[in-house]
Amino acid sequence: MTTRAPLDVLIRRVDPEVPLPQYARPGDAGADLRTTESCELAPGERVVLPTGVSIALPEGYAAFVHPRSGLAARCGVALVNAPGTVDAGYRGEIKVIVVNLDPREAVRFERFDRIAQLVVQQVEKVRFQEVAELPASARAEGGFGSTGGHAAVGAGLVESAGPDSGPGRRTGGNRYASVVSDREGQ
Ligand SMILES: O=c1ccn([C@H]2C[C@H](O)[C@@H](COP(=O)(O)OP(=O)(O)OP(=O)(O)O)O2)c(=O)[nH]1
Repeated sequence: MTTRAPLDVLIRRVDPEVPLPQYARPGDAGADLRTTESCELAPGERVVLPTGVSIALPEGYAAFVHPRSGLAARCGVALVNAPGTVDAGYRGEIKVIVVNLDPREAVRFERFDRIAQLVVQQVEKVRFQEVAELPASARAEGGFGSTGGHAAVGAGLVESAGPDSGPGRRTGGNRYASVVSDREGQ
């Protein structure tokens, strides 16, 4: 078996005291990211936490901010945008958008607690070639539970009726409001 040499990635400490991201064990895909700020999250609360580092990835790579399963299983901590995407051109501090999904318990992070893991991967840049018809495939248009087990998922997408509802409109909860803000660049 051949082992590839690790990729060199330039890193800058925004917080001079933060330990650099590290792979906990040989063979790990993700290097742990730490928060440089302590915080307490009530059930359902979310926060954007700084990690104290910024990186410069080579072109053709991206880094993905993934949750830590231990925190998820023990405390119900998730990442709102999992996996967060760090673009090759991004030079700002890497941030982690953490949410406490536990219905009852608050969760507390201390400075330098490990809150997420960073997975660096090669990514393709594609050229979209428009066609009138796509080539046939075994799956065709089947999705959203078409292989069984989640038959209701498709029907559940349209949740509520209201002034903005109608054929093809997805409404309900705050999903609609969020999409509007995103479209308007807010
Ligand atoms: O969990 C994350 C996700 C993103 N980023 C940084 C790196 C990334 O390159 C930049 C923009 O992220 P993204 O493209 O996901 O955000 P957007 O909402 O689409 O913003 P933009 O319009 O700046 O692309 O924010 C993080 O620090 N942490």
